[in-house]
Amino acid sequence: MDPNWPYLRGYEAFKHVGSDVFLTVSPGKNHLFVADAEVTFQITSQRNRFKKPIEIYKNVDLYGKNVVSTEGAIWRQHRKLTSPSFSETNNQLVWNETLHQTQAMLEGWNRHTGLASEVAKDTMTMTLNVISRAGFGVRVLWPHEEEKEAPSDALASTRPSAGHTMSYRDSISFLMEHVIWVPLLPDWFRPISPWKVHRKTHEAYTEFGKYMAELYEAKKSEISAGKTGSDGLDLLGALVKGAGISQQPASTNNADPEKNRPSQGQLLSDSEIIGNAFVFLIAGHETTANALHFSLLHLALNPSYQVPLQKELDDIFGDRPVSAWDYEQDFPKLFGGMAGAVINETLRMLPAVISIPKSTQKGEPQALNFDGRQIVVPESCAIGLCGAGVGNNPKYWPSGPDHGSRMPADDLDQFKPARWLVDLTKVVSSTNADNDEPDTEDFGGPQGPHSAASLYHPPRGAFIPFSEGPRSCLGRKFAQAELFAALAVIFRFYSVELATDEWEADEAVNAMERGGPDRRQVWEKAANRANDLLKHGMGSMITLQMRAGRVPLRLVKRGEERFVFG
Ligand code: HEM
Repeated sequence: MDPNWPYLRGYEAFKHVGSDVFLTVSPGKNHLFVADAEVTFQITSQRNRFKKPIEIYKNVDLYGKNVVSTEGAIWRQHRKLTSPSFSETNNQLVWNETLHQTQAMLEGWNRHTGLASEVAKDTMTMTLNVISRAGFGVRVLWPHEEEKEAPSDALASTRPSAGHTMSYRDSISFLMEHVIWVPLLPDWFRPISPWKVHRKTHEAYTEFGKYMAELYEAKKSEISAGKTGSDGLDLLGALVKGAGISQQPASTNNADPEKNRPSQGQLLSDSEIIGNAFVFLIAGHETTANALHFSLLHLALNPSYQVPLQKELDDIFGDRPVSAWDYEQDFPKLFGGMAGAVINETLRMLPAVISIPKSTQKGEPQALNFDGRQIVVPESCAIGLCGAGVGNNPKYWPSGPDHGSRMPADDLDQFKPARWLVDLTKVVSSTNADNDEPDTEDFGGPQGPHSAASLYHPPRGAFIPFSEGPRSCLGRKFAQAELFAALAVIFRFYSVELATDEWEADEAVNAMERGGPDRRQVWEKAANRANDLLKHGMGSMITLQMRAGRVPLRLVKRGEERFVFG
């Protein structure tokens, strides 16, 4: 079975089997796959019966144990101490940094007359820069920014800081791109490997570890001096503050057993603090970059949705300059309108984690209610909660030509943000509405619903891009603040089009009749390629990405769109 089938086949696989839950049996392991909201909800809300298979998360323990890679009482402790870092103060910092970083990204694109030939790469850089600032307090500059202004902070520079062989920026970006080699190869082999990529990954891993230890020391001093930075507390700062950290220096030696033990009065050890800070990077970087990349792509493929989005941005921001855009005032409006619908629709179709893993334990089969009867999940069974399966299950989504009916889904495979903007009074209540009661225990994390009250409200368990229940994503609001701020900056001033350079030169396109058949033909070639890549060129290593090619885009000033068809 292709491991990418939960995305590539989506709900089709369940339709084929004839059930929204099915079990595959093999000598090695049994697997339960789920595209049913009620079953998903039962599994995600009962974390002691359906545990996270933490053995598959060892790879994220590069610098220390953390909230992603632990279970049971240890996870509770991590969750309790890490969740307060994801505060509204931090979301504000995310918002402000994203406004800055998106403008810088667009400046780079405009240097090439609006051509964004590496959208996937640039959105990765953009989100890495945002998390560097909001996670560690370090502002990273784009190369074209550094040409204009000298970096104010040694860590922002392209040159290595004192005592380092690699710059902070290079170490973090190289490590993020090649992180998979760290757990795959033994420590002793990486530095002597005949392959340069292994040696450089080792260097980036060591160097970034040293940078994190230095940042950690700096945070400890700042916090004991009563400082939190002028524009809000970053995640690492909040972690240090919340974990009652003393002034003992942190060890930079990954093998040092002392750093795995918290000192007196300290609630997490040094390595756990750094391990958590690093896991925020891993969990929050690629996921958010992909969501931005895919929403831009879908909007370029569906330009008719850009018009109401831009109209909404005009209404929200009026003639206020970007520097006056305000998280508290503007975020809720974006969350509840077309921007929210665009992001939700992107995540419904392209969930970053294509199969959220859960499991039953040895000797502990578990019962579940499914379709009015009880089913039993065998012991030691792997479980995959299929986001694209349940996200395309016609039981739960307004679909069909009028977006109001619950009749057979004929458009769930299409990008239609309008399905989130249906007249809520006309939507038949969902089969799973009873599950909407809140969890009784508070496990921390972002407050408020996954989607705005003004948008379509699928039953719990039907929309799971951020998972559900006690182990749902801690960075959901961080990601939403970032995604909405980025979309707002881009579409307030520009439209985004498919670049057609590969098929026709700009001059030739400009000479074609506006809205005419020749222009349409050129656009369709680009659209067919993009749609094909979105359907067949995707794969997941850590998160779902476009792997078989790239789709260049072009930024054009509003009103100067080249591909407008009646
Ligand atoms: C669009 C962006 C994002 C998506 C789609 C996403 C998705 C998810 C999903 C599906 C999970 C559950 C994974 C599992 O159970 O195996 C998760 C957990 C988590 N996410 Fe996110 N995430 C996003 C952004 C972020 C950001 C920006 C951060 C931090 C800055 C973050 C931090 C975390 C953490 C710490 C967990 C583990 C929570 C726990 O186990 O208690 N995520 N995320």
